[in-house]
Amino acid sequence: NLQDNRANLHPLWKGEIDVPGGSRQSPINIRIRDSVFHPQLAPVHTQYDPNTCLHIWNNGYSFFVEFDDSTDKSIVSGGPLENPFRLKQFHFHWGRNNDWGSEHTVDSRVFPAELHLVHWNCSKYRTFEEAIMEPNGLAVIGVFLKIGKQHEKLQKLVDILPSVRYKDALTEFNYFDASCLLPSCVDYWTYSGSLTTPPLTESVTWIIMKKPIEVDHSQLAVFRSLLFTAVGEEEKYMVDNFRPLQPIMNRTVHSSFE
Ligand SMILES: CC(C)NC[C@H](O)COc1ccc(S(N)(=O)=O)cc1
Ligand SMILES: [Zn+2]
Repeated sequence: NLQDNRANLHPLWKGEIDVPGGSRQSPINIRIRDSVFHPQLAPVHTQYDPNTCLHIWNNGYSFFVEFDDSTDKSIVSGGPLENPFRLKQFHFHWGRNNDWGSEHTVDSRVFPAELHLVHWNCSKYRTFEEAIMEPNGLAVIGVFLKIGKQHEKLQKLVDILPSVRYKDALTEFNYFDASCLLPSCVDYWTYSGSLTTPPLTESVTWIIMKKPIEVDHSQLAVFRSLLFTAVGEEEKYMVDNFRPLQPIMNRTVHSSFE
């Protein structure tokens, strides 16, 4: 009915956001009691070289910190992954207020924001652009953000955000250690899913960390000062840049912990 159709016409993308025939779309609600403990799921191991950090840019969906992925200097391995994946970029999704903003939910609990560390399968494919079209092309680590004490290492990033306020703005940003954005607890859930923005391809092994990291409300407030719009366009604040929950279909979420 109209209500359902409206639910599918996302303000950000205007068009339909359900990929017809999609069987492994993201994000999803993680129901803890339905997740299956896999004792063979080792901790995820990240090895990030802060010198591979290149720049930060606003692409009109989120702000991205991009990395030099021409070598194996910044990689993720272990966990559900059969081989190392290279870090390409990280970005966030957040709400217009602290009551919502994350893409994934846990037992229907929404967080005010969610970090995505995006890696591609450099053992099987030559580039990120090629990998996003393949079923086992990407590994994205999702980290929930909750409001609490200030995240000191994040502040370096927050301070530079005003320089990428507008869509298509790009700023030099080097020497940032992305591992400071990971929680100390190694527990995670993992499942097969998709990109949550176009092209929405079903190419992602999702690794969702159980524990959130803490940021303070003023740090998130700066995220909300960014714009979806380019210079000269009518200003639209970059908020609520998350995709609605997608059906689990016949997928199982595995946990690395009991
Ligand atoms: C088509 C190519 C060139 N551009 C694709 C674009 O970078 C999209 O990349 C991504 C990468 C990650 C995600 S998420 N939110 O699922 O982690 C979404 C889109
Ligand atoms: Zn994302």
